[in-house]
Order: sequence, then structure tokens, then C-alpha cells
Amino acid sequence: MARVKICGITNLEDALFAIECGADALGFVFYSKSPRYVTPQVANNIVSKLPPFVAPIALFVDASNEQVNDVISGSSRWVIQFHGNEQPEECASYGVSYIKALRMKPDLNLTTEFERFSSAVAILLDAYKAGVPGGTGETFDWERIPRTSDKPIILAGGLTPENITQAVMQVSPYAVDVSGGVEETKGKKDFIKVKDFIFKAKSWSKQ
Ligand SMILES: O=C(O)c1ccccc1N[C@@H]1O[C@H](COP(=O)(O)O)[C@@H](O)[C@H]1O
Repeated sequence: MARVKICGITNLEDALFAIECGADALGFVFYSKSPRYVTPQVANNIVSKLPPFVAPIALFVDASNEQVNDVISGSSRWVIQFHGNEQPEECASYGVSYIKALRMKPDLNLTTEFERFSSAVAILLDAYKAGVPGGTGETFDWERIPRTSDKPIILAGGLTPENITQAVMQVSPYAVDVSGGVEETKGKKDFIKVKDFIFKAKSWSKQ
């Protein structure tokens, strides 16, 4: 059964609803150019109200040390998602579990990247779109994903309630990550889509 991360959380109501539907992780975007950007204060306030066993994920795109520390100093629960061009040494330097997002550019060598980011707790695979670091709403060719991997793989990019069943059946990822596919408007979740997405993601399991 795939775990589910609902990303782009900007308010407590959406966070608690996603958890009630079975979300395993919630993503908070600290990239100021994103329409889903939340301030460290708002995000840490939401995190302080989350029940146990739900992981808050702090998403950064080539952020400064100061910006990262400003967020993670607010709670010991944070896991970091690096979604830019961060190097392995930088990702590991915070002493906090981290996920490295790789954007599936046609010439990306996944074997090399998995080796480089061996200190990551998981690798997230997202669609590549020039000039856009993430949240593109676009899928990529899932056939490019390795069938076996020592590292947990999180599938992202253009997932929706319509394609999530096919995605989990075809890829069998450790987890799936969605942002735009379950929104009413940018930064506000659509409760029907969130519930439907999580139910479908968790309904299929490899025998
Ligand atoms: O959500 C954003 O605005 C965002 C901005 C910058 C980097 C990553 C971002 N989101 C992540 O992108 C993928 C795919 O999102 P989508 O489902 O296609 O909308 C996902 O990992 C989000 O966490």
C-alpha cells in the first residue's frame, strides 16, 4: 500500500482533513515564488497542532542555510524535501532526515543520482519542466522509474484522483505525493479530491 503525502498545505483545516482521510505526510512549501508558499510561523503553528505519526515535510528550492534553519528550528518533527539543485553535502549538513527530489530531465542518470544522494531517506521523482522547479501538474514517463531500488521512491508530478490508481499499479512506489491535483484553487485543497485521491492510493497493494 502506498503512503500518501499531501503537499502545498497552507492552513490547518486542510491539514486536519487530509490526516482524517489517511495522509501520512503533509508538505509545506517554503519557496517564495510558489502560490502555495507559507511562512515559517504559519507552518510551525500548524505543525504544533498535528497528531503523532504524521510527518511534516518542509520543501525548499535552493534556500539559504538561514531560511532552512528558520523553519526547522520551530519543531523537531520536520523532515526536509530539497526540490532544487542542492548538493548531497548541503542536504546532509542539517542533521535532519531529508528527501531529495529529482526532476526527470531526459538526460538525468538515475543510477548516478541515487548513488550521490545515498544519505537521503527517500528519493522523490517529479516531472521536469524547464524553468519551473516543481508543482507543474505534469506527469513524466513512469517507465523510466527503476523496478527495484534500495531507496524508497516517492512518485510525484501531475498525480490526480483520475490517474492515481494507474500510477500505484504501474510503479508500486513507497509513497505518492500530490499538490495541484487535489486543489480547489492554488493553496486551497478540494476535500472531495483529497479524500478520493487518498482512498484510491491506498486501495491497491502489490501481492
Ligand atoms: O507545489 C509547489 O508550488 C512547488 C513549488 C516548487 C517546488 C515544488 C513544488 N511542489 C512539489 O512538486 C511536486 C509535483 O506537484 P504537482 O502534484 O504536480 O502539483 C510535488 O512533489 C510537490 O510537492
